[in-house]
Amino acid sequence: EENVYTLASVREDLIRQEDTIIYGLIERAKFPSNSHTYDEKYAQIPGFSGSLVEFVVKNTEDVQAKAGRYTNPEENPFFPENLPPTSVPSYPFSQFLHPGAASININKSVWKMYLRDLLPLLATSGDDGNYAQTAAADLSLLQAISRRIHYGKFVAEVKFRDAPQDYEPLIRAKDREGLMKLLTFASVEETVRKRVEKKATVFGQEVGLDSDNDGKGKSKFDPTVASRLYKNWVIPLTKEVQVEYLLRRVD
Ligand SMILES: O=C(O)C(=O)C[C@]1(C(=O)O)C=C[C@@H](O)C=C1
Repeated sequence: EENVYTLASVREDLIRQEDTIIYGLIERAKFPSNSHTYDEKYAQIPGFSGSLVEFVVKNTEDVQAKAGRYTNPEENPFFPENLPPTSVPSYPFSQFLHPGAASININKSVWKMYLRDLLPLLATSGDDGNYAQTAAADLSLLQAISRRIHYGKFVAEVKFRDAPQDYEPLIRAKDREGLMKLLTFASVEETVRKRVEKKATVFGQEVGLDSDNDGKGKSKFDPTVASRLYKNWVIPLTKEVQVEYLLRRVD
Protein backbone atom coordinates (compact mmCIF):
# COMPACT_ATOMS: atom_id res chain seq x y z
CA GLU A 1 0.00 0.00 0.00
CA GLU A 2 1.32 3.37 -1.09
CA ASN A 3 0.01 5.31 1.90
CA VAL A 4 0.40 3.54 5.21
CA TYR A 5 -1.37 5.21 8.08
CA THR A 6 -0.28 4.48 11.66
CA LEU A 7 -1.24 6.17 14.91
CA ALA A 8 2.16 7.89 14.88
CA SER A 9 1.81 9.02 11.26
CA VAL A 10 -1.74 10.36 11.64
CA ARG A 11 -0.71 12.26 14.77
CA GLU A 12 2.24 13.73 12.86
CA ASP A 13 -0.14 14.82 10.15
CA LEU A 14 -2.43 16.44 12.73
CA ILE A 15 0.56 18.34 14.12
CA ARG A 16 1.47 19.65 10.67
CA GLN A 17 -2.13 20.68 10.11
CA GLU A 18 -1.88 22.89 13.23
CA ASP A 19 0.54 25.10 11.31
CA THR A 20 -1.92 25.51 8.45
CA ILE A 21 -4.76 26.39 10.82
CA ILE A 22 -2.67 28.91 12.75
CA TYR A 23 -1.49 30.64 9.56
CA GLY A 24 -5.14 30.67 8.50
CA LEU A 25 -6.10 32.36 11.77
CA ILE A 26 -3.37 34.96 11.26
CA GLU A 27 -4.55 35.67 7.70
CA ARG A 28 -8.18 36.09 8.76
CA ALA A 29 -7.21 38.24 11.76
CA LYS A 30 -5.60 40.69 9.31
CA PHE A 31 -9.12 41.86 8.39
CA PRO A 32 -11.75 43.33 10.71
CA SER A 33 -15.08 41.56 11.12
CA ASN A 34 -16.41 42.95 7.78
CA SER A 35 -19.93 41.82 8.58
CA HIS A 36 -21.22 42.53 5.03
CA THR A 37 -19.29 39.41 3.97
CA TYR A 38 -21.83 37.31 5.89
CA ASP A 39 -24.97 39.29 5.19
CA GLU A 40 -27.37 37.69 2.70
CA LYS A 41 -29.15 40.98 2.17
CA TYR A 42 -25.96 42.83 1.34
CA ALA A 43 -24.59 40.65 -1.46
CA GLN A 44 -27.35 40.91 -4.15
CA ILE A 45 -25.40 38.80 -6.61
CA PRO A 46 -27.42 38.20 -9.79
CA GLY A 47 -28.46 34.56 -10.04
CA PHE A 48 -27.26 33.74 -6.53
CA SER A 49 -29.08 33.90 -3.25
CA GLY A 50 -26.83 33.91 -0.24
CA SER A 51 -23.99 35.82 1.37
CA LEU A 52 -20.69 36.74 -0.20
CA VAL A 53 -18.83 34.10 1.77
CA GLU A 54 -21.29 31.46 0.56
CA PHE A 55 -20.83 32.69 -2.98
CA VAL A 56 -17.04 32.44 -2.76
CA VAL A 57 -17.01 29.07 -1.01
CA LYS A 58 -19.62 27.45 -3.31
CA ASN A 59 -18.03 28.66 -6.51
CA THR A 60 -14.50 27.82 -5.40
CA GLU A 61 -15.62 24.34 -4.42
CA ASP A 62 -17.13 23.97 -7.89
CA VAL A 63 -13.83 24.77 -9.55
CA GLN A 64 -11.83 22.65 -7.12
CA ALA A 65 -14.22 19.72 -7.56
CA LYS A 66 -13.64 19.84 -11.32
CA ALA A 67 -9.91 19.99 -10.64
CA GLY A 68 -10.18 16.80 -8.57
CA ARG A 69 -9.93 18.05 -4.98
CA TYR A 70 -12.68 15.83 -3.60
CA THR A 71 -11.36 12.60 -5.12
CA ASN A 72 -9.00 12.65 -2.12
CA PRO A 73 -10.86 11.03 0.80
CA GLU A 74 -9.19 13.53 3.16
CA GLU A 75 -11.27 16.36 1.63
CA ASN A 76 -14.91 17.17 2.37
CA PRO A 77 -16.88 19.97 0.69
CA PHE A 78 -19.06 22.48 2.56
CA PHE A 79 -21.67 22.40 -0.19
CA PRO A 80 -21.71 18.81 -1.47
CA GLU A 81 -25.11 19.31 -3.13
CA ASN A 82 -24.82 19.62 -6.92
CA LEU A 83 -21.03 19.58 -6.94
CA PRO A 84 -19.71 18.85 -10.46
CA PRO A 85 -17.69 15.66 -11.00
CA THR A 86 -13.94 15.76 -11.43
CA SER A 87 -12.80 16.46 -14.97
CA VAL A 88 -9.17 15.45 -14.55
CA PRO A 89 -7.46 12.02 -14.68
CA SER A 90 -7.95 10.23 -11.37
CA TYR A 91 -5.19 9.48 -8.91
CA PRO A 92 -5.31 6.14 -7.11
CA PHE A 93 -5.68 7.42 -3.53
CA SER A 94 -5.25 4.60 -1.02
CA GLN A 95 -8.52 2.98 -0.03
CA PHE A 96 -7.62 2.94 3.65
CA LEU A 97 -11.03 3.91 4.98
CA HIS A 98 -14.16 1.79 5.27
CA PRO A 99 -16.66 2.79 2.52
CA GLY A 100 -19.04 4.19 5.17
CA ALA A 101 -16.59 7.08 5.59
CA ALA A 102 -17.91 8.79 2.47
CA SER A 103 -21.27 9.46 4.13
CA ILE A 104 -19.70 11.42 7.00
CA ASN A 105 -19.58 15.16 6.48
CA ILE A 106 -20.10 17.44 9.49
CA ASN A 107 -19.22 20.65 7.66
CA LYS A 108 -22.64 22.13 8.51
CA SER A 109 -21.52 22.12 12.15
CA VAL A 110 -18.07 23.42 11.21
CA TRP A 111 -19.63 26.29 9.25
CA LYS A 112 -21.95 27.26 12.10
CA MET A 113 -19.16 27.10 14.67
CA TYR A 114 -16.93 29.23 12.44
CA LEU A 115 -19.43 32.03 11.97
CA ARG A 116 -21.07 32.01 15.38
CA ASP A 117 -18.19 31.15 17.70
CA LEU A 118 -14.79 31.60 16.08
CA LEU A 119 -15.14 34.82 14.05
CA PRO A 120 -16.29 36.95 17.00
CA LEU A 121 -13.20 35.83 18.94
CA LEU A 122 -10.81 36.31 16.05
CA ALA A 123 -11.80 39.45 14.16
CA THR A 124 -11.83 42.90 15.70
CA SER A 125 -15.02 44.77 14.92
CA GLY A 126 -14.86 47.05 11.94
CA ASP A 127 -15.29 47.35 8.20
CA ASP A 128 -12.51 48.00 5.67
CA GLY A 129 -14.44 47.01 2.54
CA ASN A 130 -12.26 44.01 1.72
CA TYR A 131 -15.15 41.55 1.65
CA ALA A 132 -13.86 39.36 -1.17
CA GLN A 133 -10.44 39.07 0.45
CA THR A 134 -12.11 38.34 3.77
CA ALA A 135 -14.19 35.58 2.18
CA ALA A 136 -11.04 34.13 0.60
CA ALA A 137 -9.34 34.07 4.01
CA ASP A 138 -12.46 32.45 5.47
CA LEU A 139 -12.40 29.81 2.75
CA SER A 140 -8.81 28.71 3.41
CA LEU A 141 -9.30 28.67 7.15
CA LEU A 142 -12.61 26.79 6.87
CA GLN A 143 -10.99 24.21 4.60
CA ALA A 144 -8.04 23.75 6.97
CA ILE A 145 -10.31 23.30 10.00
CA SER A 146 -12.63 20.95 8.11
CA ARG A 147 -9.76 18.83 6.88
CA ARG A 148 -8.41 18.51 10.42
CA ILE A 149 -11.76 17.55 11.87
CA HIS A 150 -12.58 14.98 9.18
CA TYR A 151 -9.11 13.51 9.55
CA GLY A 152 -10.77 11.85 12.54
CA LYS A 153 -11.87 9.19 10.04
CA PHE A 154 -8.24 8.16 9.55
CA VAL A 155 -7.44 8.37 13.25
CA ALA A 156 -10.43 6.12 13.99
CA GLU A 157 -9.54 3.57 11.31
CA VAL A 158 -6.00 3.30 12.68
CA LYS A 159 -7.30 2.84 16.22
CA PHE A 160 -9.80 0.22 15.06
CA ARG A 161 -7.13 -1.77 13.19
CA ASP A 162 -4.84 -1.63 16.24
CA ALA A 163 -7.51 -3.05 18.58
CA PRO A 164 -10.57 -4.48 16.78
CA GLN A 165 -11.33 -6.70 19.76
CA ASP A 166 -11.86 -3.59 21.92
CA TYR A 167 -13.88 -1.62 19.38
CA GLU A 168 -16.13 -4.28 17.84
CA PRO A 169 -18.35 -4.99 20.88
CA LEU A 170 -18.91 -1.26 21.48
CA ILE A 171 -19.72 -0.69 17.80
CA ARG A 172 -22.22 -3.59 17.77
CA ALA A 173 -23.86 -2.22 20.93
CA LYS A 174 -23.89 1.28 19.34
CA ASP A 175 -22.29 2.44 22.57
CA ARG A 176 -21.31 6.01 21.72
CA GLU A 177 -20.17 6.82 25.22
CA GLY A 178 -18.01 3.71 25.43
CA LEU A 179 -16.45 4.47 22.04
CA MET A 180 -15.79 8.07 23.04
CA LYS A 181 -14.04 6.90 26.17
CA LEU A 182 -11.96 4.30 24.35
CA LEU A 183 -10.69 6.72 21.71
CA THR A 184 -9.89 9.53 24.15
CA PHE A 185 -6.36 10.26 25.35
CA ALA A 186 -6.64 13.17 27.76
CA SER A 187 -2.89 13.74 28.00
CA VAL A 188 -2.54 13.88 24.19
CA GLU A 189 -5.31 16.48 24.06
CA GLU A 190 -3.57 18.59 26.67
CA THR A 191 -0.31 18.42 24.73
CA VAL A 192 -2.12 19.46 21.55
CA ARG A 193 -3.75 22.48 23.22
CA LYS A 194 -0.50 23.67 24.77
CA ARG A 195 1.50 23.20 21.59
CA VAL A 196 -1.12 25.04 19.54
CA GLU A 197 -1.01 28.04 21.88
CA LYS A 198 2.79 28.05 21.80
CA LYS A 199 2.87 27.86 17.99
CA ALA A 200 0.29 30.67 17.79
CA THR A 201 2.50 32.81 20.03
CA VAL A 202 5.61 32.10 17.97
CA PHE A 203 4.03 32.36 14.50
CA GLY A 204 2.09 35.49 15.47
CA GLN A 205 5.03 37.51 16.71
CA GLU A 206 6.78 40.28 14.87
CA VAL A 207 10.18 39.23 13.53
CA GLY A 208 12.90 41.85 13.34
CA LEU A 209 16.66 41.80 12.90
CA ASP A 210 17.30 43.26 16.32
CA SER A 211 16.97 40.20 18.52
CA ASP A 212 16.38 42.36 21.61
CA ASN A 213 12.96 43.18 20.23
CA ASP A 214 11.97 39.67 19.19
CA GLY A 215 8.64 38.71 20.66
CA LYS A 216 8.15 42.17 22.12
CA GLY A 217 5.97 43.63 19.37
CA LYS A 218 2.24 43.32 19.06
CA SER A 219 1.07 39.77 18.31
CA LYS A 220 -0.84 39.29 15.04
CA PHE A 221 -3.68 37.71 17.01
CA ASP A 222 -4.51 36.49 20.49
CA PRO A 223 -2.82 33.07 20.79
CA THR A 224 -5.42 31.85 23.26
CA VAL A 225 -7.97 32.00 20.43
CA ALA A 226 -6.06 29.13 18.81
CA SER A 227 -6.06 27.00 21.95
CA ARG A 228 -9.70 27.80 22.66
CA LEU A 229 -10.59 26.87 19.08
CA TYR A 230 -8.93 23.51 19.61
CA LYS A 231 -10.27 22.88 23.09
CA ASN A 232 -13.88 23.87 22.48
CA TRP A 233 -14.45 22.84 18.88
CA VAL A 234 -11.65 21.23 16.85
CA ILE A 235 -10.86 18.37 19.24
CA PRO A 236 -14.51 17.66 20.20
CA LEU A 237 -15.59 17.63 16.54
CA THR A 238 -12.64 15.41 15.54
CA LYS A 239 -13.83 12.99 18.21
CA GLU A 240 -17.41 13.20 16.96
CA VAL A 241 -16.16 12.22 13.49
CA GLN A 242 -14.29 9.29 15.04
CA VAL A 243 -17.42 8.02 16.78
CA GLU A 244 -19.56 8.44 13.64
CA TYR A 245 -16.94 6.60 11.62
CA LEU A 246 -16.67 3.72 14.06
CA LEU A 247 -20.45 3.28 14.24
CA ARG A 248 -20.36 2.64 10.48
CA ARG A 249 -17.28 0.43 10.70
CA VAL A 250 -18.94 -2.95 11.27
CA ASP A 251 -21.88 -3.89 9.11
O1 LIG B 1 -4.41 11.61 18.83
C1 LIG B 1 -5.47 11.00 18.95
O2 LIG B 1 -5.54 9.87 19.44
C2 LIG B 1 -6.72 11.61 18.48
O3 LIG B 1 -7.74 10.95 18.47
C3 LIG B 1 -6.76 13.06 18.13
C4 LIG B 1 -7.25 13.90 19.31
C5 LIG B 1 -7.26 15.35 18.79
O4 LIG B 1 -8.28 15.75 18.23
O5 LIG B 1 -6.23 16.03 18.89
C6 LIG B 1 -8.62 13.49 19.68
C7 LIG B 1 -8.86 12.60 20.69
C8 LIG B 1 -7.82 12.15 21.62
O6 LIG B 1 -8.30 12.23 22.94
C9 LIG B 1 -6.56 12.89 21.46
C10 LIG B 1 -6.33 13.76 20.44
